[in-house]
Amino acid sequence: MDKLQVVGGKRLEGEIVISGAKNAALPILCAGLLTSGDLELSNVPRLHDVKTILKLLAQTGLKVSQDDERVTLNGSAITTLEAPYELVKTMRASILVLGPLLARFGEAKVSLPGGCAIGSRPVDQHIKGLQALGAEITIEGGYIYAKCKKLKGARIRTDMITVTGTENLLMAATLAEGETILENAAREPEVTDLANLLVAMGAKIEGIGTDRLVIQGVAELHGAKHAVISDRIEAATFLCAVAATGGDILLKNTRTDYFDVALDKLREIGLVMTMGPDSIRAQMGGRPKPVSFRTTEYPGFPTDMQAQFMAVNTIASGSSRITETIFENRFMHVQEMNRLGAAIQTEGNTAHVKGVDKLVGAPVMATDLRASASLVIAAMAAQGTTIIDRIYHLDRGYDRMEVKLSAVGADIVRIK
Ligand SMILES: CC(=O)N[C@H]1[C@@H](OP(=O)(O)OP(=O)(O)OC[C@H]2O[C@@H](n3ccc(=O)[nH]c3=O)[C@H](O)[C@@H]2O)O[C@H](CO)[C@@H](O)[C@@H]1O
Ligand SMILES: C=C(OP(=O)(O)O)C(=O)O
Repeated sequence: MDKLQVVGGKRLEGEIVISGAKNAALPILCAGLLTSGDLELSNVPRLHDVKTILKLLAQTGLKVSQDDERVTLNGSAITTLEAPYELVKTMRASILVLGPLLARFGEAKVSLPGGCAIGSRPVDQHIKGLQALGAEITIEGGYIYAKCKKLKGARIRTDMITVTGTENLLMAATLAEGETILENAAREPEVTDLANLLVAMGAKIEGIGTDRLVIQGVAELHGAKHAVISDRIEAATFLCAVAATGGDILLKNTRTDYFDVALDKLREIGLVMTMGPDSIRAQMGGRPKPVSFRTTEYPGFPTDMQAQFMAVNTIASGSSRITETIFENRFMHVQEMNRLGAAIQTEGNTAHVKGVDKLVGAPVMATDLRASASLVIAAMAAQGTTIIDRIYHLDRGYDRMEVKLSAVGADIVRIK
């Protein structure tokens, strides 16, 4: 199993090119199931999760051709309407094939994803929404069996804001008969990117970017060309890295208009940022200032950045309070950071972080994707050597993070 060895205390300087967004690429690739035409996608990140979804899509009979960050899909010969447990258990986003398969073929069998390291993560709202569109759904042997003659538009209000739930229902509604209204819809930029792609495929969607999506179903969708938006979470992770280590980096291929309150918090920490049309220059000198926050849906503070900001707070010049409101178990990194000398105590869904003068390297274990990224940041800020185990989590969602970081001066190597 691969590990990362990090020797801390190095200042970061240079350029990093940000990859396409994992959370936009995954639903967009699943949209290939909605059409018999060619979907020509660019800026698709080189991630383990992308490999998994492409494997799953290929199993359905979808034709996949890939040339680095360009992927072309053709759904004219789909024969298998199934997502098996073996693949779904390694990546929850596999549930995103359910809406498209059902809407286009009237049938789907998709494994229930189950819980994961950060929470129980049910998919009841995906099911409730598809039932409202007229699907008959049964659960048996750990699988969702969904059937319908033709989905019919409906007004759906999910109990909570769900990102992949909104995406699944949006994709299903594009081919339903009549009008669907999705209320309480997620507004994440990745949902908007999917909606823009669907419009390019011939879908009729109003309210894109808002919490009320109105979809007029069409008989069929056609092929399209689309560039996946760049990854705001990857970009913000590198900004946290420079905030923790000090330095001067230029992020390229990043947008500046879709960031959430995370950027304001980085300014509060003391990071100086200069925005270009598709770049961010970030400069940091001195010790970070502590920042308190609570995670919420977009445009609030993203849960996918909570761990990385905690890493910066561990060495800040004071105390902070972090409240996680999206997932019930997203503090697994706390004990690992404390192994590096951090002073963090949790109380329910709140972590109290007392900034310490220094962290010291130690062996630690990655428990999930963003926890892994936070340990890389903490290790880069620590004195001495840290070995991070189980970095397969990191490879799910970051494109060669250690290569990008060592190119800007970090001492970080992968140990096979
Ligand atoms: C591939 C992808 O895009 N993943 C992102 C997506 O995950 P994902 O779409 O799985 O997260 P959701 O937005 O659905 O989850 C939000 C909350 O709603 C709950 N819930 C959700 C659906 C449901 O049917 N029932 C239910 O109870 C979840 O357990 C969680 O507590 O949004 C999360 C929240 O921004 C991010 O952390 C993930 O990186
Ligand atoms: C939680 C995440 O992803 P997923 O929903 O794919 O598990 C994440 O990207 O931080």
